[in-house]
Order: sequence, then structure tokens, then C-alpha cells
Amino acid sequence: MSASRKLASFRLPPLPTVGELIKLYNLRAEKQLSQNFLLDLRLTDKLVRQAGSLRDAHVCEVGPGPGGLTRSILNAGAADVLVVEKDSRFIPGLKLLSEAAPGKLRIVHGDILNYRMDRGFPRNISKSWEEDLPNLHIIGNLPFSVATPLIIKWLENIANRTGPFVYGRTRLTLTFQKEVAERLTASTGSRQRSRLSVMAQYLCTVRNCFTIPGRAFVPKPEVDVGVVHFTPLVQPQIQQPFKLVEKVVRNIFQFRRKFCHKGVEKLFPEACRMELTQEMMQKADVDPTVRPTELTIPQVRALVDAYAYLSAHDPHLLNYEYREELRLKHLARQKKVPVDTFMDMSTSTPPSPL
Ligand SMILES: C[S@@+](CC[C@H](N)C(=O)[O-])C[C@H]1O[C@@H](n2cnc3c(N)ncnc32)[C@H](O)[C@@H]1O
Repeated sequence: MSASRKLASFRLPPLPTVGELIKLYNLRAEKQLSQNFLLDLRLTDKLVRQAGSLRDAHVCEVGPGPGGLTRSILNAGAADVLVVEKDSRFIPGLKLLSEAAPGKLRIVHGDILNYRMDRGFPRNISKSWEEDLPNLHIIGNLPFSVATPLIIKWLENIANRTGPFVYGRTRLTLTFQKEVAERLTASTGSRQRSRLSVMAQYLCTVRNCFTIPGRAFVPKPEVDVGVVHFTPLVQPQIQQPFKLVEKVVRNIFQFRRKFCHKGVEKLFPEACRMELTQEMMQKADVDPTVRPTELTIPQVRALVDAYAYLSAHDPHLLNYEYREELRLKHLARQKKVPVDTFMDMSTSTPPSPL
């Protein structure tokens, strides 16, 4: 039998059930860490199937907890699984799993928000492997508390081809609160269309796979859960720096139910707000009375491009952006804002001192 067939037919040996493990180690759920466990392995298998074939894949699982989803990932034939768990109480149970799947499971005890995946994942990266475009997956029944910051961080990594996305073919299959899943996948014109929909969809094909009712989790959360699959696009649909796109989109969606020029106005200093808003809308060829939820991605692209152009050419705006950057840097020096809230200024140049 070939090595890959052996991998595909891998099954974990009999182990205590996830419920038994929870009792064995007295793992009471911590609300602060958004711990809601999936004990039904038919559901974790279904979630894992949404990722597509995991045969020979390298997988990172966020927040394995008692390891139900981890079992399904291993049984799906993954070559290598890296799990990142913040709560040390789960480590002994995960070690049991690791012993049952020798050489396949690496356990990292830490916070996924600080974890540098490009260092720890994948293991044994080799030149030939890179050339073969490895099959990388990020899978997780995400803690609600970090789901949105995490996806924003990974979307930025996708835009910049950094972190786990340097190799170009990483897919993500993740859970979110049902409302967040609906926003991520909402199409133009839908009531749920939001900043998150645009940020995710200019970079990825996004699919809302299925909903898991809250009652399937232990303990039961107050909301249902949506499983979302992301496939990064080969080329982002907007070719401007991520922070710039984020800034324009955040402003546009500030007033979701109003005409989109309302949010656009907020991009500009008061003294030249009306003229620059008009110029930006004209340049982008977007009707100012369209609602933000009705904007298509090409229209958002046109708006971001127009804003980038104005930032680099309009003397008022150039001065304004430059002063804004200095102000943020000053605040960061006083540790009042995190440094990464800086806008990427690569599209504009500082004004001439003359
Ligand atoms: C919703 S539970 C999912 C547990 C398990 N995967 C399942 O499906 O039953 C979220 C898990 O993420 C862990 N977690 C919470 N915050 C985390 C963080 N910042 N970094 C890594 N793990 C975290 C929790 O301890 C918990 O095990």
C-alpha cells in the first residue's frame, strides 16, 4: 500500500469519548474563554468535510479544547495537525490523542492572537514542498471572543501574503456566531451586507456552509453557530494596501442605512469635505445616493482607488493624512493606541515642506 493510501485510511484507535475525557479531567467550561464544546463527532466530521479533502494536508486547529474536532481532522487523513490552545487544562487530554496518532499532532499551549503561524506551521518546510504548493488548512470551532479580530488579522495576512498565506493555497473553515457568518457571506443588496462582507469578499470566495444549533454545544451558547469556508482569491479584487481598504470601507459602512456619500464625507477634513466627497464619487463613477449595502465590490474598488488617488494628489488631503499619521505616531509613543492601527501610507507621499 502506498504511503498516501495509508494516511488516508488512518483511524484513531479506541479512546475515551470526548465526554468521558471532560469528566476525567474535570474540565468545567470557562465562559471567559468562550468554551462551548462539540461532543457529537458526527457534527465535527461534517464540519471537517466542509474543508474539502484533508488527505495529506497540513492543518492548524484553533482552540482544540477536549479534542472532538481534532479527532475528526486526524481521521480525515491529515498529514500533520498543529493545535493552538490557550487553556492548559486541555493539554493532558490532547497528549492522549497525540500518543494515539504518533508523529501527527503537535500541541502548542498559547494564545492564537499572538501566535506566529509562519514560524510554527508547517513543519519541515522544504523547497520542493513549497514548489508543490502545499495543502494548508486552518480549521476551528473558534472562541466567539476572538473570532472577529482573528479573521480580520488573517484577511490582512491574505492581502499581504504573509503568515500562513505565504504559500498561496491556505483555506480556512471556521465557526462564527450565526449573525457574523451571515455578514461575512452576505451578497450585495442583502440586509446583512456589512464591512465584514466586503473585507472578506474582496479577498476570498466565502461560503456559508451550514448552521449548528446552539443546543448541539455543551454548555449551550445563547446563539446558533455558522460554519464558513474561505478560499483566498489568486488576485485580491482591490489592489490597494489592506489598511487603506479597511479605512474606506469602515467609513462607508458607518451609516449602513443612509446614502453612501454620508460615510465617504467622514474620510475628509471638514474644510474641504463637500468638494472632495463630490470629486471622489465622480472619479469612482458611483451614485452618491446608493446605500452602502448595495455597493458591489467593483464599486468599492473604484471608491478606494479614487481615495488613494486623492490622498496622493490633493494638497489639503495630503496635509491632513500626514498630520493624522504624525498624531497617531505621537499617541502610539505614549502607548495610547496600538501601532498597527497606523494607516498604510504607501500610496501617499508627505507634503513638501515648501
Ligand atoms: C468554542 S471552544 C471549542 C473547543 C473544541 N474545538 C470543540 O469544538 O469542542 C473554543 C476553544 O478555544 C480555546 N481558546 C479561547 N481563546 C483562545 C485563544 N485566544 N487562543 C487559543 N485558544 C483559545 C478555548 O479554551 C476552547 O478550548
